[in-house]
Amino acid sequence: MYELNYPGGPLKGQIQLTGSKSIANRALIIRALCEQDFPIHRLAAADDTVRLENLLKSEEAVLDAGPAGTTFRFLTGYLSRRPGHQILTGSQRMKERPIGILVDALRTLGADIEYVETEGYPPLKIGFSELDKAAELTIAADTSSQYISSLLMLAPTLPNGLKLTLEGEIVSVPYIKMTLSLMRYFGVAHSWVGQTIEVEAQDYQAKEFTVEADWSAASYYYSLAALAPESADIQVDGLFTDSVQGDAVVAQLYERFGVKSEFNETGVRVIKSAGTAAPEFFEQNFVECPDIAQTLMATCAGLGTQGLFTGLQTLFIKETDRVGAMKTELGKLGVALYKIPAQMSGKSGLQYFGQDGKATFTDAPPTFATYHDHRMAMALAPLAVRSNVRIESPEVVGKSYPDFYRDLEKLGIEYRAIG
Ligand SMILES: O=C(O)C1=C[C@@H](OP(=O)(O)O)[C@@H](O)[C@H](O)C1
Ligand SMILES: C=C(OP(=O)(O)O)C(=O)O
Repeated sequence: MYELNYPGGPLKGQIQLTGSKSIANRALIIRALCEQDFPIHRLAAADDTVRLENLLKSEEAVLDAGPAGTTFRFLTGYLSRRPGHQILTGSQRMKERPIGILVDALRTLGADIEYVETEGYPPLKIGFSELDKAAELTIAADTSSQYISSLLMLAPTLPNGLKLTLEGEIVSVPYIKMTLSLMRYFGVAHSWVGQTIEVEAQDYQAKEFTVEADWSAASYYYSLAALAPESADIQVDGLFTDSVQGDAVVAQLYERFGVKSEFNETGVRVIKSAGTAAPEFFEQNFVECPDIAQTLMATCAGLGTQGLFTGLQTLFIKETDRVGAMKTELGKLGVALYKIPAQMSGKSGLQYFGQDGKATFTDAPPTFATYHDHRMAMALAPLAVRSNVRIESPEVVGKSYPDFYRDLEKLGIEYRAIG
């Protein structure tokens, strides 16, 4: 367990932000599907990326994706067309994260995939197929965009390409756009009309590539700035306005908390003046940026800003049930997170969650559990600028951001192992 402590004063410093694991994992799959090799610079240090890189090289009969969702989902597609038989497995939590929608889609194309334990869930036994039984598919888009990204990256390598029709509400749309944007960078064209994306059979073109810094990780610095009791001035290097990441929206969201972004040559200066008042109310739909929902919940809790959140439906099947986990952890600070009954939330058809209260700290620092979820640790850590906090199993951050605590230290936030 770590205890985080901030001695006080203006929050200042500079960090070189870690690379985006979402971008890195797409670049790795595209490179594996490309006839020629190419260099990928600033490949993310994230465990999920290291894992994918190693598994793509592995000849082992059993490939273990651990807790890495994109690694598992992208490999499910990729291995369906790679000669040989492998078992693709993962952590206990991965075995609870659904995969049936992607398996059904791949089976329609001709894939040889069997469930090893429970129907609809990892692990999977994956054999080889040309995937030439169909060139058109309809896929449910309301559960995870990663299934769609997995199919799209494979699409140009299929004998007849792929026409993919997305059914229902499309969740995490910016991640689908990120996939198509990287495919375009590597020479693959597509069309997207209405709910249908079409990719003709074509070759990926090898091209040197540099991974952008991670906007999801940047959210923790915006939260730190918003929560800082005095002023904040944090230079976060590696970030640019022109990003393929949907989570870049974080810069706009934090404007509502009086946190400004000044883009410069090396990245962005995240600034807040002393005496900035916290907003009374913050409402946001997170369906396009699910990974920063926990960050905003923790910010609102620390400032006593009342929250109204929608678009959280995918949070229940991520590294943990993130809504349940945040409810429990914020509850330790006297902050309530609750589902608003449908009849009270109007006729929009959206599920609303409310958050009320301001974090109260006593002399004994709160101990936050992390539920095998990197984002639980990283979202709650910024509360340390208000009062000392303890984080159980702090190493969970390795999934996307192994240097997280060392970077916090550069801003004067100390951490020490206890217990
Ligand atoms: O494609 C990606 O890189 C990701 C897509 C999102 O998942 P869902 O599409 O399952 O919401 C996101 O939460 C995840 O962290 C990364
Ligand atoms: C949901 C996440 O990752 P994945 O689905 O790839 O495990 C995440 O990084 O927040």
